[in-house]
Amino acid sequence: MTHDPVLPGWSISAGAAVRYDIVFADDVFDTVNGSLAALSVAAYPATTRRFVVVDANVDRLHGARLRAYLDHHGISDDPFVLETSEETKTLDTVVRVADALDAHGVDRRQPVLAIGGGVLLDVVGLTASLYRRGTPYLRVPTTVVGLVDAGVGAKTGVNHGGHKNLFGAYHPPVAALLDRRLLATLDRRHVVNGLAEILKIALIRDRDLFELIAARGGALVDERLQGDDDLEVLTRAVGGMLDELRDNLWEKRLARLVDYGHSISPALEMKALPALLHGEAVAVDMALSTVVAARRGLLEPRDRDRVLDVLRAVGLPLTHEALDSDLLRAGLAATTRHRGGRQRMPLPTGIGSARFCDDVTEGELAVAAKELGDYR
Ligand SMILES: NC(=O)c1ccc[n+]([C@@H]2O[C@H](COP(=O)([O-])OP(=O)(O)OC[C@H]3O[C@@H](n4cnc5c(N)ncnc54)[C@H](O)[C@@H]3O)[C@@H](O)[C@H]2O)c1
Ligand SMILES: O=C(CO)[C@@H](O)[C@H](O)[C@H](O)[C@H](O)COP(=O)(O)O
Ligand SMILES: [Zn+2]
Repeated sequence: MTHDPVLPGWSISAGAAVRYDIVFADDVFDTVNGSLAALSVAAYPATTRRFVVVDANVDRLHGARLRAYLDHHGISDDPFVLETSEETKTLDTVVRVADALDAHGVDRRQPVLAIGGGVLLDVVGLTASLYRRGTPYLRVPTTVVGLVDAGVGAKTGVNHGGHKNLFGAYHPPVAALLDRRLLATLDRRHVVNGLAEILKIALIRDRDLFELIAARGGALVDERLQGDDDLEVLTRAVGGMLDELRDNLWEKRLARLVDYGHSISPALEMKALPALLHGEAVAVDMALSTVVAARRGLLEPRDRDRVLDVLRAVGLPLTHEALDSDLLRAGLAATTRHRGGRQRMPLPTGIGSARFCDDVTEGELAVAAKELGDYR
């Protein structure tokens, strides 16, 4: 510490060790499955009452079994049902949830149960980080994005002022239960949307995962990842994401391979709202990066074509009408600012590997966007 030696001063340091459990569960709302109850009570044995926030569509489809489960295990009163969308992923919704927590008399050691997709998990996670300066919560992700990404990391956040995730906090859960059965009711488009985040992991570090998806193709979507081999797709995606996060959870290093597909996509997603889902924007960004990498000689043309063909085969977009030079320029500038003044843009060097570049130009991206518009 440097300070005026004549004046008093102190240095304080306190570890903030964190540990949270991520476990796959089979039929988490089956009353005989004690996982959710056990993890919830283990976190706060003082009472078994819990404040539950559940996504409105999830409540419509799974609410009867959820309520029977909560009643059977005496976990909670009636769940708080939250309509979710990217447009309502805002501070206003955080305040609404916090007011409900307060009205329910939740104290800061009583874990909240968050049951929904990435939007609900981001909103409830941020609310939990703010409510009484930090309240524990458990996640039950119910979408592909939730199971492989939003449900397993430390990040929470909401959009503001046209910026994606401008407000947020690192607030990992006490635990996350990943039940792929819940995906069986997911709309086809949202399954495809989640495959973008799985392909992100495959393309930066796991060629075998890419080949698994390539081999299953559209059947993976038709069967909502319920196939015998599909658990491996999910476990490789989760394991790969956690390997990327575990030693940089607070993002002290801003060069992050999991930022692949997330350089232009935040600006694109916000500009195209509500037409483009998060994963769809990520897919467009990955397609752009793939073409830029091939044009730079970092990626073989045959691998470029394989990546684009698999993105398309599972139903993901390669481009979007909102991609224009203004957006490319604004997106590059916003991302460079977000990453400490350097682009740190992951570009693929093969299927399963990537490197960081700081010098990708708006012109390169514009040429890549044109090439993608003409792609077979
Ligand atoms: N915190 C993170 O690290 C992180 C990581 C990746 C993405 N995200 C965020 O996640 C969000 C996208 O998440 P998403 O793709 O899950 O979208 P989402 O939460 O909007 O859910 C998609 C739709 O599916 C419905 N739904 C949810 N579960 C269902 C089920 N089991 N059956 C039927 N319908 C169901 C929802 O009501 C919604 O209409 C974005 O805001 C993105 O920024 C966060
Ligand atoms: O979308 C997200 C997190 O929001 C993840 O899928 C992704 O891997 C990375 O965490 C993002 O690249 C980081 O973006 P941001 O949340 O910091 O804006
Ligand atoms: Zn993402």
